[in-house]
Amino acid sequence: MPHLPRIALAGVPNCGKSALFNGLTGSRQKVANYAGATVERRWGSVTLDDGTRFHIVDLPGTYSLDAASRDQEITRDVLLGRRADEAPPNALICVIDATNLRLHLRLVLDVQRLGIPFVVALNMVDLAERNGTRIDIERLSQELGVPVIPTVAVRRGGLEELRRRLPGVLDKMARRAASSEDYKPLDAAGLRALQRRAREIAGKVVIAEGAASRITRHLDAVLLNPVFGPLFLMALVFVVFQAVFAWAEAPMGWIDDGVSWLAETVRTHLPEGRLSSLLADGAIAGVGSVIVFLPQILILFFFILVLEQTGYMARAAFIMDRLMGSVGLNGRAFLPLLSSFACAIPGIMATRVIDNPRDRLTTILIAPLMTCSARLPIYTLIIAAVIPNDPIGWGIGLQGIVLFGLYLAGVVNALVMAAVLRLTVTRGRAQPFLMELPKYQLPAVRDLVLGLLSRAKAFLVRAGTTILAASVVLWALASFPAPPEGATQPAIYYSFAASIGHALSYVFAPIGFNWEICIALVPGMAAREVAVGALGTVYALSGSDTTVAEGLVDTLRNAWSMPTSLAFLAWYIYAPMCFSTLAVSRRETNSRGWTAFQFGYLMVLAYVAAGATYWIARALT
Ligand SMILES: Nc1nc2c(ncn2[C@@H]2O[C@H](COP(=O)(O)OP(=O)(O)OP(=O)(O)O)[C@@H](O)[C@H]2O)c(=O)[nH]1
Ligand SMILES: [Mg+2]
Repeated sequence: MPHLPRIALAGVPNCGKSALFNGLTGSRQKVANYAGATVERRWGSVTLDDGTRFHIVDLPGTYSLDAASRDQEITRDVLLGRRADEAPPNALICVIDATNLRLHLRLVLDVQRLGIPFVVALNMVDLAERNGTRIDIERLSQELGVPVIPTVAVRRGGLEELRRRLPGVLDKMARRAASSEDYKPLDAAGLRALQRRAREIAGKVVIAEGAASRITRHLDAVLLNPVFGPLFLMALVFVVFQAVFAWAEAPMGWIDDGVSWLAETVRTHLPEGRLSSLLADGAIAGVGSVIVFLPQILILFFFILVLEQTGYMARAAFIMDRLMGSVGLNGRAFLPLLSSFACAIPGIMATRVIDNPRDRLTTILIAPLMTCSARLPIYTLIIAAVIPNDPIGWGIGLQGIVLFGLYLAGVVNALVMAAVLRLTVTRGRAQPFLMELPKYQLPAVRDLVLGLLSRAKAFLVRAGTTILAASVVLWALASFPAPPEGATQPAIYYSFAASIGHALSYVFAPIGFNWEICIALVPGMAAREVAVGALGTVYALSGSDTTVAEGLVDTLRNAWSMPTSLAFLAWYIYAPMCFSTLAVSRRETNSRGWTAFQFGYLMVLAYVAAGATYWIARALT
């Protein structure tokens, strides 16, 4: 890395830097229609047609070079060469949004003071054109004294031209006059002068200003309406959960059939014995019981990606701001918390957009309460087993309502917990919310497909590695030692796994967990959905040969009482997080103490909630 020239992408949040980075390097960094999608720098490399190679770095967006939040600090430090391990970039590509020239030019003018050679990528020219905005690119280039290349980053438009211009910029780097040492933050008068100049340039180069973003204005009048807005948001979320069940039903059935067929084939074609059991009861039952949830996960992500791309997510943050403020959370916490629905890890990383350290810590601490997608298999498994699939009218199903309720429980818990934390350990006042609302966009099909493919891949890789390994280890623990002569129970009752499960039962029996659940909790710490795989293996080994074919759902329906099932659900609302989340919390809080606190409070809440659920349900049934 050290010998190649380095080019950084600089620009205001949401101007399309990551889209441009992906286009130039062929990578797949997160592209989303809200400010703060990128919170880390990312490297890639580019080879030009003449063979010149250089490194390119995607940075978080920033409004100015004296930024306050963690993500923007990264950008500032990289551009100013303040990172000890890394010299400042040799050249820059300044990305600006053609539909919002004035705001974006201000940063360009500020960056110009760094003395680093740069080109300007005038991005989103497609949108500007659609709005009827016309820009004199020649003139803009003259005013700034640098090449300006119109681009449409999401469709790779203008990237060839950009690549052609880069050698020229890299040539200049040798003749660099100023050094970033000379860069001084602007005082108020300097800032005003910069703004004036940005306005002046914009005035000269914008030939025709279209009735810009008329659609955005009309839509926002409805979607941000104080009454209709929140109602629409609730309805939307409700529809998503109904869809997760309704649309996934058929494909889940196919995967389930495929898994059962595979297990049967192994059983009939291999001689009965250890190998057949390892494959059918260990690997296939374990991995199979998790991958049937792929359709549901993809449907959930489909909605999340569409909402992110259209720009609605940022509106959701805006609508939720009042509620968030009332529990002492920063409005900026909304998007990190929302990402935690996918997984707490990117969620916790996304808290970098929050500049107040206490606001940020509070958000990190509660992020695991948001229902991550790894919990979806657990929820739907238990719901399918114990909640009748009765339609309650208008095509709304009871199972979808319960799932919605579980997600809601996660959110309510997070808000309550935030309020408690703000009054105690992270006391302080939350800062007001400032976020630019992006314009509405139709989602790019290509991005949606790629986004879903990468989710599917990540899920299947996990199933093929962590879950497969856990299933095999568990199979071994559950198959040895062999049962004694004249044993009357299935072999698993005499195994190591049973001993471990029974030992843990001392702790968990009071909250209604049987020993099979206790076994599943342990690998469930590696990744939550592994608990489902573990149950698959345990029940495959303890039942008759037909268990897998019948499906785990039917097995659980017969084996678990209603109070136990509900207690298990309650446990996973709080579910002490998986190890990878703990590792990220440790890194982002930079504190073992806070990580331990987070783990501890979730553990205690999970135990208490599961226990309360169990005893209340027992009293009622
Ligand atoms: N129509 C159109 N949309 C674009 C273009 N470039 C990017 N977008 C969209 O603009 C949004 C923001 O793009 P990103 O690449 O995530 O922007 P970013 O500058 O990396 O944003 P941060 O990481 O938040 O600073 C996404 O919804 C993209 O699909 C473009 O040239 N035309
Ligand atoms: Mg980005």
